[in-house]
Amino acid sequence: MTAPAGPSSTSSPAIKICGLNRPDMIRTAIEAGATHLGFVHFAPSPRHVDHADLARLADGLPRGGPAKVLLTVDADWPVLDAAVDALGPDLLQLHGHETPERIDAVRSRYRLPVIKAAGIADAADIAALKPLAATADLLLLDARPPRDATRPGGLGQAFDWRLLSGAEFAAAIGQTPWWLAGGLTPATVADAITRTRPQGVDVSSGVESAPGVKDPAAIRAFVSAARAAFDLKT
Ligand SMILES: O=C(O)c1ccccc1NCC(=O)[C@H](O)[C@H](O)COP(=O)(O)O
Repeated sequence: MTAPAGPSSTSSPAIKICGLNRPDMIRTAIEAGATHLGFVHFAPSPRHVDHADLARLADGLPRGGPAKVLLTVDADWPVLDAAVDALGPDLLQLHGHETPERIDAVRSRYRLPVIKAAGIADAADIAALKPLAATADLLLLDARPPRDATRPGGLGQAFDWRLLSGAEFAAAIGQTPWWLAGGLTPATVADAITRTRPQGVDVSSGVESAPGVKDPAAIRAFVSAARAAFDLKT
């Protein structure tokens, strides 16, 4: 699947700040040079943004700025329809147990590129990427959440990046672009990029002072470190 160039492009280095829920933090992320802004629409999350706030936050965004990513978890059509309508996203991030068939259906319904998040803890998770990589426009590789987790992401947990260096990973991912997530911080993101060579990085907890509360200094430090590691002009 090849997405068009522009805000929904999946081909240039990406730095996504996820779990944004306040205009001032959005401004900080944009000024720092983030390429993607993530909005979580999942009620159990401390970063949940409801329909009214999705619309308000979208209204305040500059034209031609970073891409808006709507994150949902196993959402049904009415929930997705309302959230897409409120935010007007450029990309959709599916962070639950969505199947390849569901990914296709979501892409067709909204005519938007689909990012599929996949939890990684061991080699079996790498093998399981193949059908998702064959369908999604982009994969977001995150730590597999513990069984008793109350949400499937935004947990600040890293996984073993060595799983991304073998032939098994290359075979499973094919040509599909992928972003690295899971426990990244301003201190680790450059090393993560150098070691794993993703097309993008994604952070939430690592730029927060408490769950759901973004830290502007940490956002700036994260984006600056990631831009330098990707060799993006400042
Ligand atoms: O942020 C949440 O609360 C959340 C809830 C449900 C599904 C996904 C969620 N967040 C995903 C992300 O913020 C990131 O895409 C990714 O998981 C990295 O998060 P972190 O390890 O906290 O940096």
